[in-house]
Amino acid sequence: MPDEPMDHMVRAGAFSAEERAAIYRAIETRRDVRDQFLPDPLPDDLVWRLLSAAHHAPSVGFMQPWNFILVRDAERREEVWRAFSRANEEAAGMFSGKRRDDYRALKLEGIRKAPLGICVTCDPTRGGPVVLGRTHNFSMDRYSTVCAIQNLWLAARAEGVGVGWVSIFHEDELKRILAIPEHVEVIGWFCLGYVDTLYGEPELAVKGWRQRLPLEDLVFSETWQERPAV
Ligand SMILES: Cc1cc2c(cc1C)N(C[C@H](O)[C@H](O)[C@H](O)COP(=O)(O)O)c1[nH]c(=O)[nH]c(=O)c1N2
Repeated sequence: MPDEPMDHMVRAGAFSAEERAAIYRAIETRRDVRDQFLPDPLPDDLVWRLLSAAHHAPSVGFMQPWNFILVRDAERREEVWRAFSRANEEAAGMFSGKRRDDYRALKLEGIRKAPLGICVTCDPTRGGPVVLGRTHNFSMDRYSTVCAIQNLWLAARAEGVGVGWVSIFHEDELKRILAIPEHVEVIGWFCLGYVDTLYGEPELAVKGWRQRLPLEDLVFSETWQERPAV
């Protein structure tokens, strides 16, 4: 492998206070959006910036296993929504009693309302049969793709674009509708559109489904057995 000349290096160090505040603001105010989408189409250059943010994500062995299928066609989105709807009915049946009623009352997608759908996929063959860093855990390609999704989600927040992740599907149905090759895995369907309001807290918390856990309960020190002294 070639030497690493110093002229490949760039200055590092902390961002300015203002830049840091912007990063944390994007992280803390990012929301999963289901219903607040405005109908205006997203300009191509904006969509490209979001995809470029995704494409700058880390990936195992620099595998870049992702693809992005942009779906604007209303009829195709309608077909995707029908696939969601069937799966969502099955999902409701997995809860019982009041929880089932509460589940049914939640809106869990914006497939038809959002002007743009993006199906994000993961191609496990992208880096060849042996991928640096994936040798002992094959799921690393999926984790890499999720890193790309989070980049897109945060960039979208900064651009005033809402993103909603929809995972309530039989994967085979999405693959059929979108003509995705057999060996490629669907990671998620994403609803995108401009928003001018967002929930201040996760919608599932606001609606009483589940609350944010205290961070202190999730942190250990050294081993699973010890709590940090905070
Ligand atoms: C892997 C994965 C899959 C899904 C989600 C997220 C992730 C990470 N979320 C969104 C999820 O409900 C949401 O992120 C949490 O409720 C927290 O809310 P905020 O994202 O902070 O607004 C989600 N939301 C939804 O309405 N329908 C869905 O099918 C899914 N699926």
